[in-house]
Amino acid sequence: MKVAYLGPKGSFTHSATQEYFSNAELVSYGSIPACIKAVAQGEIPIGVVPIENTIEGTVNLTLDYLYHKADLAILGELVMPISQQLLMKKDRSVELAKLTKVYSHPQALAQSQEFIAEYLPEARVIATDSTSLAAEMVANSHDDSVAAIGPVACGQEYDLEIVKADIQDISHNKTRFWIISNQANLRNDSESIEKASLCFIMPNNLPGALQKALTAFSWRELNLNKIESRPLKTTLGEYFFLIDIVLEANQLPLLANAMEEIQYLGGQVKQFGCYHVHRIKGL
Ligand SMILES: O=C(O)C(=O)C[C@]1(C(=O)O)C=C[C@@H](O)C=C1
Repeated sequence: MKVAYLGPKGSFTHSATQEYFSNAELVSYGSIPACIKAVAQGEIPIGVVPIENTIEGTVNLTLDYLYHKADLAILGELVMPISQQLLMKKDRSVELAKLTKVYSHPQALAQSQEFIAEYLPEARVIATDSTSLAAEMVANSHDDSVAAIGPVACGQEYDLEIVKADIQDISHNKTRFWIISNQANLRNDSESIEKASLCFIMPNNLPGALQKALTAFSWRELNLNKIESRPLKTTLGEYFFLIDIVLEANQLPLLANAMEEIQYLGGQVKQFGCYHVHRIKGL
């Protein structure tokens, strides 16, 4: 079985994919859209992508691409502790305070913004497609005054030194990853269902449209634990809504009824599916 992940090797998504799949051939893609696109186009059956972090919230690139450009099912979710490290070349001669550039994925930079403001006020902050790409760039750079922010695994993979450990803004930092597939039947049926995720849009001229849609869940006692609005990319002020629902398998008929009710109100629903949540202990 082949599984796509956001690479190169050493990224948080790489570790998440290794945790989830003990016996798969892991294939690295250079960006989140490239990873989702490969699954959507049937190049590879399964992919692993980050969807939400404790500090920085939703990974918009993932959500937007899944909503606008793909039609995939979530097979499962993995929640993993995330600890950010400041990584530099081992043989460098430059002090921390003299750093000129710091590279990382925007999520990792955002998770470490208090550290960057306090310790690296002079450094240019440069976004990369993954933390592991940032580490690789630092390892290959001839400039000693550059650093990357990323996981411990990147230090090992690219032979970099951890100059400062655990630099994220809060210690109990976690990221949710979704296991996505172009084949919904690849979900492991022996795992219990814990959550469902779906997106919907409502007609513009319906007063209280969002409240009506949410009522479809609340009167059925379906427990929403997240709602997020994102631009529909049509006109300013038009949105789609993502909701996560905590539920058990016996509530699936109620969920189907709630989605029917939204459609009856003139809304459109895009289902991502029902899935089990794996939690990696740590921090
Ligand atoms: O760049 C990486 O290492 C990733 O796997 C991406 C990603 C993310 O997009 O959220 C994954 C987990 C962390 O929250 C930081 C970065």
